[in-house]
Amino acid sequence: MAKLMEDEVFKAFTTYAAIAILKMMLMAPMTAYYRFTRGAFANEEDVARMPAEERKKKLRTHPEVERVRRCHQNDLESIIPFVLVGLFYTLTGPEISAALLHFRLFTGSRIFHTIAYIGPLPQPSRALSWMIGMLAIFSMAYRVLSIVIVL
Ligand SMILES: N[C@@H](CCC(=O)N[C@@H](CS)C(=O)NCC(=O)O)C(=O)O
Repeated sequence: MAKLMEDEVFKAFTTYAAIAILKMMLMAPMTAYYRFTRGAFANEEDVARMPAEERKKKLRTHPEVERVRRCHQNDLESIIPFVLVGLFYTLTGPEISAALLHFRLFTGSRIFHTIAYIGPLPQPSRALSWMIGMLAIFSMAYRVLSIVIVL
C-alpha cells in the first residue's frame, strides 16, 4: 500500500478522485442553502418550529432546489463509476501523461457540468460536459478490459 502511494499515476488518481468526490459532497450543503433561501422544505419536522400559517407554505418543492438535487444525483451517476473504473485503470500501469489527461478531462468536465446545471447555461453545454466525462470513463474501461479480460 505504501509503495502504491509512491506511484505517480496512483497519486494523480487519488488527487482527482478526491477533488471530484469533494465537489459532489458540496452539493449537499448547496441543497440546504437553496432550501433555506427559497423556503422549500421536504419534511414535516423541518418546518415544525415555524408559525402554523407558514408551515404549509414552506413544505413544498421548488424548481431551483430540485435542480440542485438533480445535479447531485447526476454526480452520483458519474463520479462513483469514475472512482471505481479509475482505480482499476490506475492498476493497469498507464503512462502518467495519458492518465492525467483522463483524470483532468473527467474532473474538469464534472465541475463544468455543475456550473452549466446550476447556472443554468444554455444547452448543449451541460450535455457536452456530461459526454466528455462519460467518454473519459469509457476510455479507461476500454483499457482495463483490453488488458485484464477473462471470460
Ligand atoms: N439520469 C440522467 C441520464 C442522462 C444524463 O446524465 N444526461 C446528462 C446530460 S443531458 C444530464 O445532465 N442529465 C440531467 C440530469 O441527470 O438531471 C438523466 O435523467 O438525464
